[in-house]
Amino acid sequence: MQPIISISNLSKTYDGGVRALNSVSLDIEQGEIFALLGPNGAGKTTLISAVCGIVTPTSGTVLAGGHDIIRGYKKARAMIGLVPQEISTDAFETVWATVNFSRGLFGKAGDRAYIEQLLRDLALWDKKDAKIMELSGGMKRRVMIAKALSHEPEILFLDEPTAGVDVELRRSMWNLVRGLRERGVTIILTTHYIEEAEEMADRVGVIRGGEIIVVEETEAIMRKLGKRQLTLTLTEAMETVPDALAEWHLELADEGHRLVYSFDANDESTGIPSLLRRMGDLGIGFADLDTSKSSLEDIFVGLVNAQQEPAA
Ligand SMILES: Nc1ncnc2c1ncn2[C@@H]1O[C@H](COP(=O)(O)OP(=O)(O)OP(=O)(O)O)[C@@H](O)[C@H]1O
Repeated sequence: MQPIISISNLSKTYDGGVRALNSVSLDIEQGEIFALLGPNGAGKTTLISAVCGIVTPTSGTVLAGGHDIIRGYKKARAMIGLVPQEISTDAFETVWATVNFSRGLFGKAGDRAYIEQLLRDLALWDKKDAKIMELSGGMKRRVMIAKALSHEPEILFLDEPTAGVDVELRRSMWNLVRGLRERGVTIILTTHYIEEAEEMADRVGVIRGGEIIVVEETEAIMRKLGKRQLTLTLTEAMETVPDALAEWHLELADEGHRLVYSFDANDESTGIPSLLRRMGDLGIGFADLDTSKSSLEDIFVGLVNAQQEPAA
């Protein structure tokens, strides 16, 4: 299936000379929850803003549902809902008027039943006649989500949906996002929290210094996180990992010349002796062996350090 968003070699240099994105390429599949993880200033908001047509890229292309976001702006933008980091909406308007107005901006005919259902799903129905200024912070955030969904987009961007919110609201946001995905909406969220990415996302992309440094399935990334690696240099290269070694979740590297086993050094049983025994039984020889910290752990340690630096 064609990716719902296809980003190719996207770069952005702001007027002041800051290169916020450096040749980013990324495909998002229809129906997935994708978390973009990275420290302050990594380029997350710039990337989202470029896809949503708020920031003009310096170079590169973005397709949303097959439409170029510049040449086919209207069609591309109609597919996208954006929940920005900042709560920005007219404080004196009612919830009902705010959400209906947003739908109108996309040239969509009014649909009372859809908006009612949306407000019910977001637990805002009993607040429909309240002015935005009368709402709690959590309710205001939900209004921002309702606005973003008002025109029935297929893709939803959430820029740090849970920054600064309490644990309860964070959990209810997560449930909400899962519910949207069940309805077929593709979701891209940015976050500083590894935990949030772990809880929510099918895939995680790590961005740092305007570059995507890793994109991987969440399960795989979490398996490697905090782990060590045993690398075995094989006497004979192999094309695939034999089924008899499946339980160790091995990966091949260096064109099949190296076998990499990720393990938790704190575990009572690392699984190394049994792995080596099984390899012996299968007649798989190795010429050298080496253990090291996984590079992903290094990436995340680096990320955490960068987060601790004051924001620019
Ligand atoms: N309008 C702008 N003009 C000039 N520089 C900008 C502008 N917006 C962002 N930048 C710079 O671009 C870089 C990337 O910023 P961006 O907001 O995309 O990062 P981020 O990953 O979303 O950060 P945060 O997690 O703090 O929201 C930063 O160095 C930032 O200072």
